Amino acid sequence: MGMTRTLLECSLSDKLCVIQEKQYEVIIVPTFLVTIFLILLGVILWLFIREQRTQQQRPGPRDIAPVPPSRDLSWEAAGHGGNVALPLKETSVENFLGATPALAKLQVPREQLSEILEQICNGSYGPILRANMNTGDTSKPKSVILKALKEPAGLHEVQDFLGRIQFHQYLGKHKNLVQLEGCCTEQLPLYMVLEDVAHGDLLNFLWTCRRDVMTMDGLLYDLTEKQVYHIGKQVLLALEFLQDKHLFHGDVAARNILIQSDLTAKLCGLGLAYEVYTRGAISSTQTIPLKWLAPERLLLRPAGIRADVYEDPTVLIIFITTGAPPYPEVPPASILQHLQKRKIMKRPSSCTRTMYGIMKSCWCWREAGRPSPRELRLRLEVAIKTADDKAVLQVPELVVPELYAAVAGIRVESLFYNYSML
Ligand SMILES: Nc1ncnc2c1ncn2[C@@H]1O[C@H](COP(=O)(O)OP(=O)(O)OP(=O)(O)O)[C@@H](O)[C@H]1O
Repeated sequence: MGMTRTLLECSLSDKLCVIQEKQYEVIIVPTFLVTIFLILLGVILWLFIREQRTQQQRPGPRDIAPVPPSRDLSWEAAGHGGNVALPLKETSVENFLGATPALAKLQVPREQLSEILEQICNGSYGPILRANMNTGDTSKPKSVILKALKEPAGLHEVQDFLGRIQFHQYLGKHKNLVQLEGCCTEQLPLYMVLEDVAHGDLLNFLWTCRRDVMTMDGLLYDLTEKQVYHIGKQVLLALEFLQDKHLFHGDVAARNILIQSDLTAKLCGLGLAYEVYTRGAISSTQTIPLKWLAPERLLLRPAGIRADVYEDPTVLIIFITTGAPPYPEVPPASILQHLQKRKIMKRPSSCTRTMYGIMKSCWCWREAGRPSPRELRLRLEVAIKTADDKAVLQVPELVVPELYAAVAGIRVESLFYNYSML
């Protein structure tokens, strides 16, 4: 106001007036511009942060869901969390590796790992390799699986990898869980050494069964209903074991069940169980395919062991159809609406009414309505007694892995298949 009045009262030759006019240009206009600039900067920063957050929350590939947290709060009471985390005081990976005495007893001398035989696949930490390990008897090297930590790795990745080895150590031995043999972690590259379950995962095994291969390396590929129950029961024993430790698996699927030549089943893919162990919940960045998830997980609600029970019969049905994708008629993205209408997987012709009855009890929408792993195992044990041990499960069509991946809503790279159509 004052400035406007001065302008009206003075003439062009009035120096004071010129000075005041310059004050207007020199002080107010730049202040105004700086304010605009700061506001714009703030808006850009806000948009950037918002985009970053959305990206973090966004599920990775299509049809893959973020996994909700677990409901099992007893993990803290069970002494989990914190314990497994190794201190991050050291600033370099080399110094850090020297500071992990907890793993000293597990060390396998590197020179014992004589020969890398093949790379099986790329796992969540890095390459998964098959190697020979010298056991003292040079004529008989032992085949082992090496899970390597991909390089270059930062301190947090190293810490997570070492924590994962300690998790295996904490779990201890169970006949139906893949076994830790040791580790090489005193220097880079880092390896987790696991027993070799030579016939690989159940999905590949089932696909091989379709090829009418009678026996291979002593393994029978003619599956009967009784054997389906037998393998299902072993998976449940592994789940009971995890439940006793206040854990759950989080990704029960044929691709995470390894098969030995005597048809012993071993649960692997313990990445989510490790998250439950360390954090009491599953991180939302870990992803698994929608068609395997229990309703509470599709709805991003906390889940527990009964979500595993929901997934277990999905394995059975994949089994009984020798490796067909679940819900073939439902697009992966529509699975939640499908389940909300209380629709479940149809009974395949090869599935008896008894087995389908068991499956239906596990696919109950409400968690509380589903059996516990132990109750389910007991039901399988009863069913085994009258199960058919003669008729061989056969589906003549061979599986095209890429087609399977599309129908199942799974990334084809995650199948790790060594199956060929030839
Ligand atoms: N001990 C083993 N013996 C034989 N094959 C194995 C073994 N461990 C893993 N594999 C093969 O590697 C694949 C991936 O294994 P797994 O899911 O354990 O690895 P990952 O990607 O490191 O997952 P996670 O971090 O959940 O453990 C399996 O499907 C199987 O084909």
